[in-house]
Amino acid sequence: MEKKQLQIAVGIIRNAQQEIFITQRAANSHMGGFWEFPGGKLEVGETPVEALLRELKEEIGIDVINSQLLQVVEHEFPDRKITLHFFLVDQWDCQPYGKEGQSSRWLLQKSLVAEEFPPANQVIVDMLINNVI
Ligand SMILES: Nc1nc2c([nH]c(=O)n2[C@@H]2O[C@H](COP(=O)(O)OP(=O)(O)OP(=O)(O)O)[C@@H](O)[C@H]2O)c(=O)[nH]1
Ligand SMILES: [Mg+2]
Repeated sequence: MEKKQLQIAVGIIRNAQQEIFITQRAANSHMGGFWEFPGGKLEVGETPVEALLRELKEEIGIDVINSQLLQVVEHEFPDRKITLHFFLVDQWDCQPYGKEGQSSRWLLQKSLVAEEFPPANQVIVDMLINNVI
């Protein structure tokens, strides 16, 4: 059977104190229990930035005002191939919260722990920890 191919848009939401808002994936989902940057799959006909705006409204209740694409990463799992579009979000309206009941926290970017994120996030998390972005 052909592998599922998924396009994903996620937001690295960073405030003026260099803290990042992260959420925990539901136990029963793919990569359940890992921490993530909020976001999700592109719908048919959607661009990555359109999906980012929709997903961040749905999952954490914010309206993105400013974002920039940082990196596009491909990752292959045994059952799926994903392309992740990582956006830095540095301006938004409303306070982010776990709108779908997911745990969430603000964490200094240098205090992120790469192993707590899915494998496709390793490079970008390392860059955040090392202040490259
Ligand atoms: N949101 C998000 N997904 C990630 C990250 N890293 C990573 O490998 N993924 C993977 O990307 C895929 C898409 O994620 P998702 O479950 O958030 O998609 P979604 O919000 O559209 O969910 P849904 O299918 O419940 O509607 C999953 O296979 C997930 O494991 C990340 O930092 N954030
Ligand atoms: Mg999601």
